Amino acid sequence: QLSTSFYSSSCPNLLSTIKPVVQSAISAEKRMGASLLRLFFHDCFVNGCDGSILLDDTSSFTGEKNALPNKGSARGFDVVDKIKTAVEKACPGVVSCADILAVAARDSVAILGGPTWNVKLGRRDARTASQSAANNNIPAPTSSLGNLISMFSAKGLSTKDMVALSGSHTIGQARCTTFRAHVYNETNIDSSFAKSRQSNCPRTSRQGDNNLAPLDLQTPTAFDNSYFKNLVNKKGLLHSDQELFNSGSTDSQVTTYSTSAGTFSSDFAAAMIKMGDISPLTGSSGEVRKNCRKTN
Ligand code: HEM
Ligand SMILES: [Ca+2]
Ligand SMILES: [Ca+2]
Repeated sequence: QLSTSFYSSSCPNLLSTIKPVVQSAISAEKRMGASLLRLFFHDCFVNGCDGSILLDDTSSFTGEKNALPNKGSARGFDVVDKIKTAVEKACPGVVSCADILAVAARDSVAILGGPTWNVKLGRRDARTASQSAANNNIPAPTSSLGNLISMFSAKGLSTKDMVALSGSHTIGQARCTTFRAHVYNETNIDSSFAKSRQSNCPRTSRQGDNNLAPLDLQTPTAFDNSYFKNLVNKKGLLHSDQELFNSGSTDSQVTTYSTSAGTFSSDFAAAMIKMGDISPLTGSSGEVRKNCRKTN
């Protein structure tokens, strides 16, 4: 059972130890807030919020970092290491890497101007990771609305949670390979927006695959509701983004968020708390890693 006071006696300064490290990473590179938020999502969706995504591959161990949704894409591991070093100095051997991800995600959203919430803590770290679970449980950008709804439902998250959490794409960047088909081949996209995204994403595959574009064309480093305004204007970057507003069951929620930043903020915070509750290891399960990249 997770609790907001889990470390109140064992590491009373935990939150004030983490926040400045996140703050300085974001000051150095604004995108880092997005990258840290995404790490938490990619951890929680793969066998729960257990720090599994942080384990490095070795000659005898294959983890999640090279799974398709993460390879060449997931980033911020060095910042997690910096946080862990600061936390180990303050409270040696006490705080899990899984909890560090939960706090870093919360702080990132708040620092970029989004809502904040009380983070539940007490997760422990996995001794294993699963590349196949990472490949199978993290939704692809080609997903249909039905796929998205069922993949979130498989994690105990509602359609409403899914739409709110997708609002994370109000910050951060995506590679050409993830949006090429949407901007060249699809019709549910604003044509001038499609053209402008084509200009830095060659049609031919393998060319410019890693060229970046902002997920939110308006305010890519501010956590606001402009992602939903884009969707209403058919300016979603990923196929999966535009699926949320494509004459289906989630159109009305997208419209609500596009006009009410406050409703988005409170629904987003509630959904992040729910996502953070996905099958944590607690009690004496798992371990508290000394180094987030390897098991003890
Ligand atoms: C609804 C299903 C989702 C799909 C299909 C999806 C897909 C993607 C893709 C393809 C990218 C670009 C990756 C790249 O090109 O390297 C991305 C980036 C991102 N995603 Fe999602 N995502 C989803 C939900 C979420 C959720 C629930 C969160 C957080 C709670 C999230 C947070 C982010 C962030 C912040 C970025 C930018 C990362 C950066 O700039 O480093 N996404 N997502
Ligand atoms: Ca995990
Ligand atoms: Ca934004």
